[in-house]
Amino acid sequence: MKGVLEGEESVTLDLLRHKMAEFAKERDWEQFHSPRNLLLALVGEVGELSEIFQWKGEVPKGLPDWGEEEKEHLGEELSDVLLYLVRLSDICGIDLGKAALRKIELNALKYPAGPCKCSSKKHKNNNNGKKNNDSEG
Ligand SMILES: Nc1ccn([C@H]2C[C@H](O)[C@@H](COP(=O)(O)OP(=O)(O)OP(=O)(O)O)O2)c(=O)n1
Repeated sequence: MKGVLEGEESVTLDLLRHKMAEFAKERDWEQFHSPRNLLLALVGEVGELSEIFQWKGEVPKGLPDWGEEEKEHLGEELSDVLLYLVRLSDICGIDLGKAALRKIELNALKYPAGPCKCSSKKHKNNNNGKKNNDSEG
């Protein structure tokens, strides 16, 4: 099988969207890729991803103590989550890249860098990032 990693292509959300659409079409699986089915599949994969971290306690960034096989498995489960999310967005007619960029802009307005620096408290009642004691983020 010719893999994408062999080519010069950069990986974009649109490339993944296109490849997932092609994958479903070639198998006549479009009938199964309904919004609800894809959402349930996505949640199932999030569960499989969670299992990898389950009972391990906190792990250091970069996962320095993990073996190659474990990291490869992690990559596979992260990919399943991403691929179902991309496919779900496509089927729902959402441009995920644009929606995510817009959401980052909204997040920045909600949590201005200055007042929110070093505080992970959850935003409450649009107080322009001022610290409050309602909840920890
Ligand atoms: N109806 C389907 C079934 C699978 N896939 C694709 C998207 C996912 O990337 C991957 C999921 O495949 P599996 O359901 O076999 O899940 P896993 O790869 O996690 O295997 P397992 O659940 O056996 O650990 O295949 C898909 O698009 N549509």
